[in-house]
Amino acid sequence: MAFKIGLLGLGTVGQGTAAILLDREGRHPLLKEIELVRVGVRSLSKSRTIALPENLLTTDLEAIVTDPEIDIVVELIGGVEPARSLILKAIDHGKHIVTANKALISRHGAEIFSAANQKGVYVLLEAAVGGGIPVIQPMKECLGANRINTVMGIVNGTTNYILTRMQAEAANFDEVLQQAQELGYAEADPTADVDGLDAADKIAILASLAFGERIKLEQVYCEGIRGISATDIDYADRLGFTIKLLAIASRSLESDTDNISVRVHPTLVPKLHPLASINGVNNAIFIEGEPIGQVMFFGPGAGAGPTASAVVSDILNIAGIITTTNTPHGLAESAHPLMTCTHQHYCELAPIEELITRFYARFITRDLPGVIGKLGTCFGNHEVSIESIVQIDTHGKQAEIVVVTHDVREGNFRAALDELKHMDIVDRFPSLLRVL
Ligand SMILES: NC(=O)C1=CN([C@@H]2O[C@H](COP(=O)(O)OP(=O)(O)OC[C@H]3O[C@@H](n4cnc5c(N)ncnc54)[C@H](OP(=O)(O)O)[C@@H]3O)[C@@H](O)[C@H]2O)C=CC1
Ligand SMILES: N[C@@H](CC=O)C(=O)O
Ligand code: NA
Repeated sequence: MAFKIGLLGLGTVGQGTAAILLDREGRHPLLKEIELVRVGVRSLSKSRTIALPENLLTTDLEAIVTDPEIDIVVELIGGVEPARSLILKAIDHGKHIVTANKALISRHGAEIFSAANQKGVYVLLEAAVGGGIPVIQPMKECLGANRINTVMGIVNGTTNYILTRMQAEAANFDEVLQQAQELGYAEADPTADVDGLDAADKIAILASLAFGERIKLEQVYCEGIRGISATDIDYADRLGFTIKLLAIASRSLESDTDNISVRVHPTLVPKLHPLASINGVNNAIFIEGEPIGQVMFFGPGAGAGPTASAVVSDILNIAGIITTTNTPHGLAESAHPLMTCTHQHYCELAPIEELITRFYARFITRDLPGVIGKLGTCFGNHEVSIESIVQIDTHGKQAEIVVVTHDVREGNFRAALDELKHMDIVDRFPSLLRVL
């Protein structure tokens, strides 16, 4: 066979990938040229859902990335180390890389792509964002003619699965999270999903592709879904919204300098918006560009089969390019410009205080005449314009008031909240969510 694959990791995605590579019938004919020759794991005795040919498994991952026979190293172990060192060593030994590791690429992409460019090898990562949804290669190739100003979407399957079940059947957060783990959707440490960090990794990668600049992950604003309560789900529903964890990268071309904002937070999405109906483990990435207008990519965002579909498509892309450019396997002499990453500069992201957005806020106040007026006056003093303000409920001497604003500057909204915090009519504001 022509192309030899060394696979690092045989967990959810590794097993899905091996299953495709070992069952080629009816798929693309080029798969017949691809052979899985080594598989690196941590434990040889662990039970697997897949039966591998004998002698493929090893715990010596260094031996895989330095094996002169191997053309493509597929990294599916996850996390930063040892994935980073193994990938760098594989590149140094002239291997092409396929990875699903968004945590690694969002933190060390610059180092990895620089090493790969120097060595003339490809690093492809279709599985890292949107699981099985083709979005990275389409952004690089099919949308290359566009000036992209917004990439926005649901990019974490676990949290979308949790929110969907909480909204549809009032399911308990911890139980649904456990089911997402059993289904293989969650990260090894599900904190990355629940706290929005996985979505932040993914939107940093998409923003970099969209705007052609590197993103400093620490500047990406990030809030997860732990604070979403059944009360907010109910109020949002009554107001015509669905709550989704959105990852949003936008660029305003109106100012002299590009104003780029990259953020992840739970958002009230109007029920008629296409992203409101993306449910369960599905993801969707909505892109606005000039001249294309709006385009949306939709499909399964996590799980063994869908993610493996993206991994194997990258392997096929590399095999296809090498076959047609006729270069020796490990070293492409002139890299395909639509499959490499050549970004050089980091961009500065706008601080969250500068964001212009709508807000939903829920207040617990004293149930007295004039409270709504006082809230309205305070917001007005900070140039926060209110779209609706309603007293939804009373509990004894307390009232529950929900405010939805028009587009406001986040810094102004927070200044109003700071002032309200010190008023004796306001007991607390348990929820503060942005509205699309
Ligand atoms: N699960 C999903 O739906 C998706 C996952 N991804 C990404 O794919 C990657 C893999 O995820 P997933 O398959 O879920 O992870 P799993 O935890 O299911 O699998 C990880 C695999 O890597 C092996 N491994 C981990 N650390 C080491 C180590 N130090 N040395 C040797 N082997 C090691 C494990 O070995 P052993 O089995 O022996 O313990 C296991 O086989 C991650 O980067 C993840 O973010 C991307 C999209 C979707
Ligand atoms: N844990 C991730 C897996 C895919 O990237 C998710 O839930 O989306
Ligand atoms: Na993808």
